Amino acid sequence: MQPVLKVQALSKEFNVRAGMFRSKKLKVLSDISFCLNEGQTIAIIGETGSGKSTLAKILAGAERCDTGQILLEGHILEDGGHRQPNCRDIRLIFQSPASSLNPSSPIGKMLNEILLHNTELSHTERKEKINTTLLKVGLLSEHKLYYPHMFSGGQLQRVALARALILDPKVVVLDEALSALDPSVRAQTVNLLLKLQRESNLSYVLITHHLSLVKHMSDSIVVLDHGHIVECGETHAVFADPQSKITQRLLNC
Ligand SMILES: Nc1ncnc2c1ncn2[C@@H]1O[C@H](COP(=O)(O)OP(=O)(O)OP(=O)(O)O)[C@@H](O)[C@H]1O
Repeated sequence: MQPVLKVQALSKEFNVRAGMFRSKKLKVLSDISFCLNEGQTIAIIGETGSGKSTLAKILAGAERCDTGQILLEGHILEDGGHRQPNCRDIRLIFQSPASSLNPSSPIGKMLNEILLHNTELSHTERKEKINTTLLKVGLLSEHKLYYPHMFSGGQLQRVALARALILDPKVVVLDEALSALDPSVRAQTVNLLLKLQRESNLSYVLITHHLSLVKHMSDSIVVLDHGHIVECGETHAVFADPQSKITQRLLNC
């Protein structure tokens, strides 16, 4: 089976200040490779600063890698920092949806703008698509008239999900997307994500510090330490018999 997402030898460094007039290179990701199959979830875990969010941003196109490749269904999406334009197939959801929503725009308008900029759909088709997407994520079609401040935290994360799903992506990157939710809302959101995955064969890259979520949602795990993969494998196998010291420490905490 061809993986939906293939990451090959990805690396990334940032320029950071090293005194008044000097900068130095900080290597944040080194030689990262993994595959994700359609309809599956891969969890990326690691201590703080290990490079998880940088990887999430590179996958979603919000950052460029320095070297390496990202392939989507066998086609090169990014190669050494050069990315195919207008890719809608990988979408990112992060922890605080409110910070990325325009407070003065009803969410229907925001969703309509995404469709206007990325599709050829007619006015009627866009309205239809907005309604079906809101229903898909457990919101109501009336919610398109609501402003961001009128939603609860859990509902806002559903708005973020609607924004990600409205372009029918193949992969959704969840970067601590469930962390700020209280446990019961988090459980409902997890169930929604799993339902959407079953219905649409979506693939998820799950970045989280919550090991219970990793265990419950993921098929495989990649463990990062200082930008290097120190362990990867099927979730049940890694939990049953973690090989690296870092994984043992992460799973014991
Ligand atoms: N734009 C940037 N410029 C310089 N350094 C950066 C930049 N973004 C991230 N870094 C550095 O890269 C390293 C990895 O950061 P990243 O946010 O990817 O880690 P993380 O594993 O997601 O951490 P956390 O679990 O705390 O969110 C950190 O040392 C961070 O300071």
